[in-house]
Amino acid sequence: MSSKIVMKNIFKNYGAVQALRGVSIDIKEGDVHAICGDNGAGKSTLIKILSGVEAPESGEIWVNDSARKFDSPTDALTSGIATIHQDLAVAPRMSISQNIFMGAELTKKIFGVTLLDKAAMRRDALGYMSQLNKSITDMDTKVEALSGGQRQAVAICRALRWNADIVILDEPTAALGVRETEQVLELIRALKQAGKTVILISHAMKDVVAVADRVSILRRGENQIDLEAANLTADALSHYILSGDRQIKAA
Ligand SMILES: Nc1ncnc2c1ncn2[C@@H]1O[C@H](COP(=O)(O)OP(=O)(O)OP(=O)(O)O)[C@@H](O)[C@H]1O
Repeated sequence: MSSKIVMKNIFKNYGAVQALRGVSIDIKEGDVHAICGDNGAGKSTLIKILSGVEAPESGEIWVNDSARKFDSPTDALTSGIATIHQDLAVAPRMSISQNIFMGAELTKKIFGVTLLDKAAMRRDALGYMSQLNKSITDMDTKVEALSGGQRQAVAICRALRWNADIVILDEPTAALGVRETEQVLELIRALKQAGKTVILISHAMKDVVAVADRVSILRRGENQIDLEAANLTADALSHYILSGDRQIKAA
């Protein structure tokens, strides 16, 4: 499988704190790749660098085999990388389609006057949504009426609308109950089905082993270990994170 994203030897300091000390990561196209690690391991910092929010001191980022330098989140988005933060950044009072097209509304011209093309936005929004969750069909529904899992779907549709083919999900199930968590895991599976590459940051070991293809564990700003997720249990994953073990144990 070809590499979608390669980060090489990334260093990042915050003042005297060395948040990342030579982290490297290879994310294969079409994989759900989880990044795990204890508090302070450097997960958020790595994602901030990949999403153009922070610049590294040194190191390389390659996307689709070309070297990239991100000076802003827009640069990362232009490279096909969309990040969905825990707060989702959805506007509750606005409809699903308004949220999906926020900042990139479709327009039409009638007698030389530019108007919002609400019908086209509704239609396209439904197209994106049907890839993820076929039970959400009314794109005029206000987001405040949706569950946490459904809101996540709206935020992901916005990423699809920007043509992102790499979706970063930062702790997507942290605030959710059991049923909603299952919905989000279904969304992740649907993204993979649609050919997207997914990067999942999570402390929820059960969720990670349920959907991930590979897991990279960071520890104190360094790579600890990379694991295939097939046959990996939540207990084994917790063990690696807690012990700092760098050797792969037989399942
Ligand atoms: N803006 C900042 N200023 C100073 N130190 C920071 C800043 N952001 C992160 N750090 C430090 O960098 C290190 C890595 O933090 P980071 O948030 O990347 O870890 P994490 O793995 O995401 O942790 P968590 O699971 O708790 O979110 C920590 O020691 C943290 O205190």
